[in-house]
Amino acid sequence: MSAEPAVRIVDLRKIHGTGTVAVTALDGITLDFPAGTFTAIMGPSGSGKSTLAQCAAGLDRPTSGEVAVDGVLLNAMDETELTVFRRKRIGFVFQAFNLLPSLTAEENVTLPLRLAGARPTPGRARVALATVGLGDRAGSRPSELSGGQQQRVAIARALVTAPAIVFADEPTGALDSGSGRDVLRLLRSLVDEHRHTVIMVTHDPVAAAQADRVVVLSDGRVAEERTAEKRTAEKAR
Ligand SMILES: Nc1ncnc2c1ncn2[C@@H]1O[C@H](COP(=O)(O)OP(=O)(O)OP(=O)(O)O)[C@@H](O)[C@H]1O
Repeated sequence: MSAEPAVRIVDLRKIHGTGTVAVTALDGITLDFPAGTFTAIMGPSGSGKSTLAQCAAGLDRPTSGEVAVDGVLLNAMDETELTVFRRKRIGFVFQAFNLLPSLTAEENVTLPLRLAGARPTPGRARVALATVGLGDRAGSRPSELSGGQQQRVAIARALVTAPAIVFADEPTGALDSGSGRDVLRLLRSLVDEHRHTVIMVTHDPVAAAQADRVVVLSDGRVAEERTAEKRTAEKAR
Protein backbone atom coordinates (compact mmCIF):
# COMPACT_ATOMS: atom_id res chain seq x y z
CA MET A 1 0.00 0.00 0.00
CA SER A 2 1.23 3.48 -0.86
CA ALA A 3 2.10 5.51 2.24
CA GLU A 4 0.89 8.66 0.49
CA PRO A 5 -2.72 9.62 0.98
CA ALA A 6 -4.64 9.80 -2.31
CA VAL A 7 -5.13 13.50 -1.60
CA ARG A 8 -3.47 15.73 0.96
CA ILE A 9 -4.51 19.32 1.44
CA VAL A 10 -2.63 21.63 3.76
CA ASP A 11 -3.88 24.98 5.04
CA LEU A 12 -5.98 25.53 1.94
CA ARG A 13 -7.41 29.03 1.48
CA LYS A 14 -9.51 30.32 -1.34
CA ILE A 15 -10.75 33.86 -1.72
CA HIS A 16 -13.19 34.42 -4.58
CA GLY A 17 -13.10 37.95 -6.02
CA THR A 18 -11.14 40.92 -4.71
CA GLY A 19 -11.67 44.10 -2.72
CA THR A 20 -15.15 44.77 -1.38
CA VAL A 21 -16.63 41.71 -3.12
CA ALA A 22 -13.99 39.28 -1.85
CA VAL A 23 -15.47 36.11 -0.31
CA THR A 24 -13.38 33.73 1.77
CA ALA A 25 -14.68 30.34 0.62
CA LEU A 26 -11.94 28.24 2.27
CA ASP A 27 -10.32 29.49 5.43
CA GLY A 28 -7.40 27.16 6.20
CA ILE A 29 -8.38 23.54 5.62
CA THR A 30 -5.99 20.67 6.29
CA LEU A 31 -7.15 17.13 5.50
CA ASP A 32 -5.79 13.78 4.34
CA PHE A 33 -7.87 11.45 2.20
CA PRO A 34 -6.32 7.99 2.51
CA ALA A 35 -6.30 5.69 -0.52
CA GLY A 36 -9.18 3.23 -0.61
CA THR A 37 -11.56 5.33 1.48
CA PHE A 38 -14.88 7.08 0.85
CA THR A 39 -15.27 10.57 2.36
CA ALA A 40 -18.39 12.72 2.29
CA ILE A 41 -18.06 16.51 2.50
CA MET A 42 -21.13 18.11 4.07
CA GLY A 43 -22.09 21.52 5.40
CA PRO A 44 -24.61 24.27 4.80
CA SER A 45 -24.99 26.07 1.49
CA GLY A 46 -22.05 28.40 0.97
CA SER A 47 -19.80 26.60 3.48
CA GLY A 48 -17.18 25.88 0.80
CA LYS A 49 -17.86 22.27 -0.19
CA SER A 50 -17.72 22.75 -3.95
CA THR A 51 -14.79 25.14 -3.72
CA LEU A 52 -12.90 22.53 -1.70
CA ALA A 53 -13.65 19.82 -4.27
CA GLN A 54 -12.73 22.10 -7.19
CA CYS A 55 -9.42 23.15 -5.61
CA ALA A 56 -8.54 19.62 -4.47
CA ALA A 57 -9.32 18.29 -7.97
CA GLY A 58 -7.17 20.90 -9.68
CA LEU A 59 -10.18 22.48 -11.42
CA ASP A 60 -9.66 25.72 -9.51
CA ARG A 61 -6.54 27.28 -7.99
CA PRO A 62 -6.39 27.91 -4.24
CA THR A 63 -5.30 31.37 -3.07
CA SER A 64 -2.77 29.66 -0.78
CA GLY A 65 -2.04 26.27 0.74
CA GLU A 66 -1.06 22.99 -0.83
CA VAL A 67 -2.84 20.22 -2.70
CA ALA A 68 -1.03 16.94 -3.41
CA VAL A 69 -2.64 14.09 -5.34
CA ASP A 70 -0.90 10.74 -4.99
CA GLY A 71 2.11 12.62 -3.60
CA VAL A 72 2.32 15.05 -6.52
CA LEU A 73 2.00 18.73 -5.67
CA LEU A 74 -0.51 20.50 -7.93
CA ASN A 75 0.43 24.04 -6.91
CA ALA A 76 3.69 24.07 -8.81
CA MET A 77 2.13 23.01 -12.11
CA ASP A 78 1.35 25.38 -14.95
CA GLU A 79 -2.05 25.11 -16.67
CA THR A 80 -0.89 22.61 -19.29
CA GLU A 81 0.79 20.34 -16.75
CA LEU A 82 -2.27 20.54 -14.53
CA THR A 83 -4.61 19.64 -17.39
CA VAL A 84 -2.48 16.64 -18.37
CA PHE A 85 -2.22 15.49 -14.75
CA ARG A 86 -5.95 15.94 -14.13
CA ARG A 87 -6.90 13.91 -17.19
CA LYS A 88 -4.77 10.99 -16.06
CA ARG A 89 -5.02 10.99 -12.30
CA ILE A 90 -8.29 12.66 -11.27
CA GLY A 91 -11.86 11.58 -12.01
CA PHE A 92 -14.75 13.97 -11.61
CA VAL A 93 -18.47 13.18 -11.46
CA PHE A 94 -20.90 16.11 -11.68
CA GLN A 95 -24.50 16.47 -10.55
CA ALA A 96 -25.62 17.06 -14.16
CA PHE A 97 -23.71 14.04 -15.61
CA ASN A 98 -22.06 16.24 -18.31
CA LEU A 99 -22.09 13.55 -20.99
CA LEU A 100 -21.81 14.57 -24.64
CA PRO A 101 -25.24 13.84 -26.15
CA SER A 102 -23.99 12.93 -29.63
CA LEU A 103 -21.56 10.28 -28.36
CA THR A 104 -22.40 6.72 -27.34
CA ALA A 105 -21.75 5.54 -23.79
CA GLU A 106 -18.55 3.89 -24.97
CA GLU A 107 -17.36 7.05 -26.74
CA ASN A 108 -18.18 9.19 -23.71
CA VAL A 109 -16.22 6.82 -21.50
CA THR A 110 -13.14 6.77 -23.71
CA LEU A 111 -13.14 10.56 -24.18
CA PRO A 112 -10.64 11.24 -21.34
CA LEU A 113 -8.24 8.71 -22.88
CA ARG A 114 -8.60 10.23 -26.34
CA LEU A 115 -8.13 13.73 -24.92
CA ALA A 116 -4.95 12.44 -23.30
CA GLY A 117 -3.74 11.37 -26.74
CA ALA A 118 -4.24 7.63 -26.31
CA ARG A 119 -6.02 5.37 -28.79
CA PRO A 120 -8.15 3.36 -26.42
CA THR A 121 -9.11 -0.19 -27.29
CA PRO A 122 -12.86 -0.91 -27.03
CA GLY A 123 -11.97 -3.21 -24.13
CA ARG A 124 -11.06 -0.28 -21.86
CA ALA A 125 -14.51 1.23 -22.10
CA ARG A 126 -16.23 -2.15 -21.82
CA VAL A 127 -14.40 -2.92 -18.58
CA ALA A 128 -15.31 0.48 -17.12
CA LEU A 129 -18.93 0.12 -18.26
CA ALA A 130 -19.11 -3.41 -16.86
CA THR A 131 -17.80 -2.09 -13.52
CA VAL A 132 -20.80 0.25 -13.32
CA GLY A 133 -23.23 -2.46 -14.45
CA LEU A 134 -23.72 -1.16 -18.00
CA GLY A 135 -21.62 -3.60 -19.99
CA ASP A 136 -24.55 -4.12 -22.38
CA ARG A 137 -25.19 -0.42 -23.08
CA ALA A 138 -21.94 0.59 -24.76
CA GLY A 139 -23.74 1.65 -27.96
CA SER A 140 -26.48 3.71 -26.29
CA ARG A 141 -26.55 7.49 -26.43
CA PRO A 142 -27.33 9.49 -23.27
CA SER A 143 -30.90 10.22 -24.48
CA GLU A 144 -31.53 6.46 -24.57
CA LEU A 145 -30.48 6.02 -20.94
CA SER A 146 -32.20 6.86 -17.65
CA GLY A 147 -30.73 9.52 -15.39
CA GLY A 148 -29.24 6.87 -13.12
CA GLN A 149 -27.72 5.06 -16.09
CA GLN A 150 -26.28 8.33 -17.44
CA GLN A 151 -24.67 8.99 -14.08
CA ARG A 152 -23.21 5.49 -14.12
CA VAL A 153 -21.73 6.19 -17.57
CA ALA A 154 -20.26 9.38 -16.11
CA ILE A 155 -18.76 7.31 -13.28
CA ALA A 156 -17.30 4.86 -15.82
CA ARG A 157 -15.79 7.84 -17.63
CA ALA A 158 -14.26 9.03 -14.35
CA LEU A 159 -12.77 5.55 -13.75
CA VAL A 160 -11.40 4.78 -17.19
CA THR A 161 -8.00 6.36 -16.58
CA ALA A 162 -7.58 4.47 -13.26
CA PRO A 163 -7.41 7.77 -11.35
CA ALA A 164 -5.86 8.24 -7.92
CA ILE A 165 -9.07 9.91 -6.77
CA VAL A 166 -12.68 10.27 -7.88
CA PHE A 167 -14.49 13.47 -6.88
CA ALA A 168 -18.29 13.43 -6.98
CA ASP A 169 -20.12 16.74 -6.50
CA GLU A 170 -23.75 16.03 -5.51
CA PRO A 171 -23.77 12.91 -7.73
CA THR A 172 -27.34 12.02 -6.75
CA GLY A 173 -28.70 15.59 -6.81
CA ALA A 174 -30.47 15.17 -10.17
CA LEU A 175 -31.76 11.64 -9.53
CA ASP A 176 -34.88 10.12 -8.01
CA SER A 177 -34.29 8.37 -4.70
CA GLY A 178 -34.13 4.86 -6.20
CA SER A 179 -31.55 5.74 -8.86
CA GLY A 180 -29.70 7.82 -6.29
CA ARG A 181 -29.45 4.81 -3.99
CA ASP A 182 -28.05 2.70 -6.85
CA VAL A 183 -25.40 5.33 -7.62
CA LEU A 184 -24.42 5.50 -3.94
CA ARG A 185 -24.15 1.72 -3.71
CA LEU A 186 -22.00 1.79 -6.82
CA LEU A 187 -19.65 4.42 -5.32
CA ARG A 188 -19.45 2.32 -2.14
CA SER A 189 -18.61 -0.81 -4.13
CA LEU A 190 -15.89 1.02 -6.07
CA VAL A 191 -14.15 1.61 -2.76
CA ASP A 192 -14.86 -1.81 -1.22
CA GLU A 193 -14.28 -4.00 -4.26
CA HIS A 194 -11.94 -1.99 -6.49
CA ARG A 195 -10.09 0.07 -3.87
CA HIS A 196 -10.88 3.35 -5.52
CA THR A 197 -10.79 6.52 -3.43
CA VAL A 198 -13.91 8.68 -3.46
CA ILE A 199 -14.58 12.19 -2.16
CA MET A 200 -18.24 13.14 -2.44
CA VAL A 201 -19.84 16.52 -1.82
CA THR A 202 -23.41 16.12 -0.63
CA HIS A 203 -26.26 17.82 1.23
CA ASP A 204 -27.95 14.51 1.79
CA PRO A 205 -27.39 12.63 5.08
CA VAL A 206 -28.57 9.40 3.41
CA ALA A 207 -25.83 9.78 0.81
CA ALA A 208 -23.25 10.70 3.45
CA ALA A 209 -24.16 7.54 5.39
CA GLN A 210 -22.45 5.50 2.65
CA ALA A 211 -19.11 7.13 3.43
CA ASP A 212 -16.39 5.96 5.82
CA ARG A 213 -15.91 9.48 7.04
CA VAL A 214 -17.96 12.67 7.00
CA VAL A 215 -16.20 16.04 7.02
CA VAL A 216 -18.55 18.89 7.89
CA LEU A 217 -17.59 22.37 6.72
CA SER A 218 -18.82 25.63 8.15
CA ASP A 219 -17.72 29.03 6.86
CA GLY A 220 -14.80 27.53 4.98
CA ARG A 221 -13.42 25.58 7.93
CA VAL A 222 -13.67 22.00 9.14
CA ALA A 223 -16.34 22.13 11.84
CA GLU A 224 -16.53 18.41 12.48
CA GLU A 225 -15.12 15.07 11.32
CA ARG A 226 -16.99 11.83 11.94
CA THR A 227 -16.02 8.31 11.03
CA ALA A 228 -18.75 5.81 10.30
CA GLU A 229 -18.24 3.61 13.34
CA LYS A 230 -20.85 1.13 12.26
CA ARG A 231 -19.26 0.62 8.88
CA THR A 232 -15.78 0.42 10.40
CA ALA A 233 -17.05 -2.20 12.87
CA GLU A 234 -18.71 -4.15 10.06
CA LYS A 235 -15.51 -4.13 8.03
CA ALA A 236 -13.50 -5.38 11.01
CA ARG A 237 -15.81 -8.36 11.47
N1 LIG B 1 -16.81 31.86 -8.57
C1 LIG B 1 -17.16 32.47 -7.43
N2 LIG B 1 -17.10 33.82 -7.31
C2 LIG B 1 -17.43 34.44 -6.17
N3 LIG B 1 -17.83 33.79 -5.06
C3 LIG B 1 -17.93 32.46 -5.11
C4 LIG B 1 -17.60 31.72 -6.30
N4 LIG B 1 -17.78 30.40 -6.04
C5 LIG B 1 -18.20 30.33 -4.76
N5 LIG B 1 -18.29 31.55 -4.20
C6 LIG B 1 -18.66 31.84 -2.80
O1 LIG B 1 -17.82 31.07 -1.97
C7 LIG B 1 -18.56 30.54 -0.87
C8 LIG B 1 -18.46 29.02 -0.89
O2 LIG B 1 -19.16 28.54 -2.05
P1 LIG B 1 -19.27 27.00 -2.42
O3 LIG B 1 -20.02 26.92 -3.71
O4 LIG B 1 -17.94 26.37 -2.33
O5 LIG B 1 -20.18 26.47 -1.23
P2 LIG B 1 -21.01 25.12 -1.12
O6 LIG B 1 -20.87 24.68 0.30
O7 LIG B 1 -20.57 24.17 -2.19
O8 LIG B 1 -22.47 25.65 -1.41
P3 LIG B 1 -23.73 24.90 -2.04
O9 LIG B 1 -24.05 23.80 -1.08
O10 LIG B 1 -24.78 25.95 -2.08
O11 LIG B 1 -23.32 24.39 -3.39
C9 LIG B 1 -19.98 31.07 -1.01
O12 LIG B 1 -20.08 32.24 -0.21
C10 LIG B 1 -20.07 31.41 -2.47
O13 LIG B 1 -21.02 32.44 -2.68
